[in-house]
Amino acid sequence: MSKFNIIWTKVDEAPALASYSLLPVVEAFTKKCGVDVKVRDISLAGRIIANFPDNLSDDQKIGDHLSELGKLTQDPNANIIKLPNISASIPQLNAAVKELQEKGYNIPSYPQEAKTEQDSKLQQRFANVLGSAVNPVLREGNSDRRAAKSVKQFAKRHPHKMMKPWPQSGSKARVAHMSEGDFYGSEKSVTMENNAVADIEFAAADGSTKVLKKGIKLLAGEVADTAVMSVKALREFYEKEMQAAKKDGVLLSLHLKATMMKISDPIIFGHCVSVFYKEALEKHAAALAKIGANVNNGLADILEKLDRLDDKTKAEIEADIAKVYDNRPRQAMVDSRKGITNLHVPNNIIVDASMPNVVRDGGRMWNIDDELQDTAAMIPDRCYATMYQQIIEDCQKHGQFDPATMGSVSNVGLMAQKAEEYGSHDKTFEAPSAGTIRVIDERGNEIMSQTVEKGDIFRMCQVKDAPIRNWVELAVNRAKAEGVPAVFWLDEGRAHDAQIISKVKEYLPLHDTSDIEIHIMKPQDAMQFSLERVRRGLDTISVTGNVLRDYLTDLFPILELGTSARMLSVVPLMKGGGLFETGAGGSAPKHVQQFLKEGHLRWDSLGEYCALVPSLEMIAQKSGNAKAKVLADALNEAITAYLENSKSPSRKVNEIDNRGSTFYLAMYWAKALAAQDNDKDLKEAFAPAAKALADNEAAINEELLAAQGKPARIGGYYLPDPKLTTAQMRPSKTLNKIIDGI
Ligand SMILES: NC(=O)C1=CN([C@@H]2O[C@H](COP(=O)(O)OP(=O)(O)OC[C@H]3O[C@@H](n4cnc5c(N)ncnc54)[C@H](OP(=O)(O)O)[C@@H]3O)[C@@H](O)[C@H]2O)C=CC1
Ligand SMILES: O=C(O)CCC(=O)C(=O)O
Ligand SMILES: [Mg+2]
Repeated sequence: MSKFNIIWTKVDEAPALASYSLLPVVEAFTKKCGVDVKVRDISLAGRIIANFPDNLSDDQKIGDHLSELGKLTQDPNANIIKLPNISASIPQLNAAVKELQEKGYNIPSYPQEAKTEQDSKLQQRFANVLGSAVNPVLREGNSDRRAAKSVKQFAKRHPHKMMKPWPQSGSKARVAHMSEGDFYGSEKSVTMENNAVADIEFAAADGSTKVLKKGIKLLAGEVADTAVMSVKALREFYEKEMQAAKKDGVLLSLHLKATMMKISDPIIFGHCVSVFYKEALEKHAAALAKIGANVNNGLADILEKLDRLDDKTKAEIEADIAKVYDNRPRQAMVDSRKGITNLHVPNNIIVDASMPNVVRDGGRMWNIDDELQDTAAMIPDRCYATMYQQIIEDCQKHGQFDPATMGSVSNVGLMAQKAEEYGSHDKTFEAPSAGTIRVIDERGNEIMSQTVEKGDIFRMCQVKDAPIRNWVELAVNRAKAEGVPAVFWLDEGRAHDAQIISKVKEYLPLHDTSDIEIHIMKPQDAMQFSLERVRRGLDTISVTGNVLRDYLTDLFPILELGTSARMLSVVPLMKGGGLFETGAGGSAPKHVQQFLKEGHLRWDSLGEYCALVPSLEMIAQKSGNAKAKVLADALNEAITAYLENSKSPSRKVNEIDNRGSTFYLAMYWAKALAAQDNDKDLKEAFAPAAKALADNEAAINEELLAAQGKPARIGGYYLPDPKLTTAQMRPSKTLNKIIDGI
C-alpha cells in the first residue's frame, strides 16, 4: 500500500495558508482508506534553503524535495497534488532571501551583477530557484485543463457577477503588438533528422566567437527553433505606442510573463521602463548606474535605490521622474491608492491573468483616479498578441459574454518534457554585441543561425517528438469523450507551428477520428471559431502549445467561472503516474495582503478539492483500493453541495472565508460518506463526524468568524511560522476536535 501515497506540495502565499486548514481534513479522511499524505516542500523559501545548505545548521536544512519529485514523475505510481507556487522574479527572490537572512539563515544575497567569477557561480545557483523553476520539472506529461461538469453547470446557474459591460460603441481598447523585428517575424524552425548534440555559439562582427551554451541534446524527430527580438524595433514600438496612447487618451499597459519567461521578459519589460521614463533616466544615467538601479526590476527598484544618493540628487531625479508623467500617457495601475503602476515591478502584471481582466472589465483597466478606463494593452510579440486583439474586437462588436449561457473552452496543452519553454530557461541570451548566434552540431554543421545587434534577445526552444504524439492522442481522446470539436491553434505562417502542423497531420491518422471534428487554425481564427460557439452556448476544445495553454486556461475560466481557481487541471504523466494541479491560476499575493490586514482569506480552495478527486480515483484504479473510490465519489458529492449551497469564500471580511469553506467541504464529505452504502467501514467511521459537524455548525461558524476582523500574525511572508499560521488557520477548537477525532 505504501506505493500509493499522495504527495501534497507545500507552496507559498494564499494556497500555502489554505493548506494549513485543508490538509488536516484531507489526512483525516484519506487515512481511513489506508492512504498516507506526504508533504513535500516546493515553496520559494524551501527551494532557496535546499539549494544553499552550505552554511545552515541541521535544523534549518530542507532536502531537495523538488528534485526528488522530479524523479518521482518517472514512477508509474506517482500521485502528486501540485498547488501553485511562486515563480519568482528577481524582486521576489530578493525579498525571500532577505526574510530568510533576517530569520538567521546564512544564505548569500543574489548578486545583481556578475562582477566576479564567484558572482556568476552564485547567479547560476540561484537560477535553480528563479522564475518558473518548479513546473517544468514536474510536468512530465501534457496538460488537460477543463471545468468539471458540475462546476460549469453551477457557474451557469449562478453566474458570477464580475463581468462588466463593454461600451456599446466607442471602446478604444486595443492590443498593440509589433509588426516586425519580433520573435514571430524572425523565427526559424527545423525538425531534426538525426540525434545531435548542439552548442549555441556567438560569432561577433569582429570575428571572435564565444560558446553561450554547450551540449544541448537534440533527438531525431525533435522540433528545434530559434528567434530574435530586435531591441531597436522593440524600443521604436514602445515609443510609437506611448505616443499613440497619449494622443488617443487611453491608458497604457504592458502585459508580459516575466516570471515564467524569466530571461527574455524582464529585459523586454526593462526596455519599456527605460523608454517610458527616457527623459529622466537618460539625464541621470551616470548617477543611476552608480547605485546599480536596474530597469529590468521596474521603477520600484530605481526609486528604492535613490536612497543611496545624496538628498539633493535624489530630489532632482524624483522631480524629473515626476515630470515624465506630463508628456506620457496615463499608465494602468496595479494599486492606484499606493501609486503602484504597471511598470513598478516585473511580476505584477502577468499576461495570463491580466488580459482576462481587461476583457472582463470591458476593455478597461484602473487609472490613477481609481476609475476604469480604456486601455491599449501592449503585448509586443505577435506569436500570441493577435488572439487577444481578436477577443477584444469580438466584444466590441457583440458586447460582454454572459456566464449564464456561454459555452466552455477547455484545453489540451503541449508541455511535457519542457516543451516550448520559451525564453524561460537556459537557451535565451542577450546579444553581447552585433554578430551572429548559431546553433551548431558536434561536427560543426550549422543547424540554424540568427543575425543580432547588441542587446537583441535570442531564444532557442525545443519540443521532443514523444510529447507531441502524446498530445495529439490526448486531444483525440478528449474530443471523443466530450463529443465537441477540437481545434489545434497553430499558425502555418509561423516557422515553429508549421513544423508542428506537419507532425499533427502525420499523427492524427494513427487514431480513429471518423466520429470527431478536428480543425487546425491560426490563433486569431481559432479564437473567432471558439467565440462564435461560446456565444451560442457550445463547448470547444482548444489544443495548443505551452504558451497558449497558459494563456487560455486563465482567459476562459476567468470569463466563464470568475476565476481559474475552479479548474480541474490534470497532467497525465507520460510514464503512467498523475500530477494533479490545482486550478490554473497563481498564488494570489493580494489575498495574503488582505489576510494579514484583516484576517480574512478569500482564496477559494475549490481547485484543491477538485484535484483530490482524480488523485483518489487513480489510487482506486491502480491499487484496487475500493475505499479510495468511495472517498472520491463522496468528495465529488461534497463539491456539488459546496457549490449549490454557496459556500465559496466571500471577498469581504467578516463573511465566510477559506477556513469556513473548508469546514463545509469536510461536513459535506463526511455526510456523503455516512450516507453511502458501498463501504460499511467508511459509513461507520464517518457517521459520528458527520453528525458532530452538522450539530456544531453554528458554533464552528462563530469561532471561525471571531478570528476575522483583525490583523493576522503569521510571522513571515515567504517562510511563515508554522505554529502561528496553524493557530490562524485552525481557529475553531470545536472543528479541530472533530477533525482530529476522525
Ligand atoms: N501554476 C503555478 O504555479 C502558477 C504560479 N503563479 C505565481 O502566482 C503569483 C501571482 O500571480 P498572478 O498572475 O498575480 O496570479 P494569481 O492567480 O495569483 O492572482 C490573480 C487573481 O486571480 C484570482 N484567483 C486566483 N486564484 C484564486 C483562488 N484560488 N481563489 C480566488 N481567487 C483566485 C484572484 O482574483 P481576485 O483578486 O480578483 O479575487 C487573484 O487576485 C506569482 O508569483 C506567479 O509566479 C502564477 C500562475 C501559475
Ligand atoms: O510556471 C509558471 O510560472 C506559471 C505557470 C502557469 O501560469 C500555468 O501553468 O498556468
Ligand atoms: Mg497560467
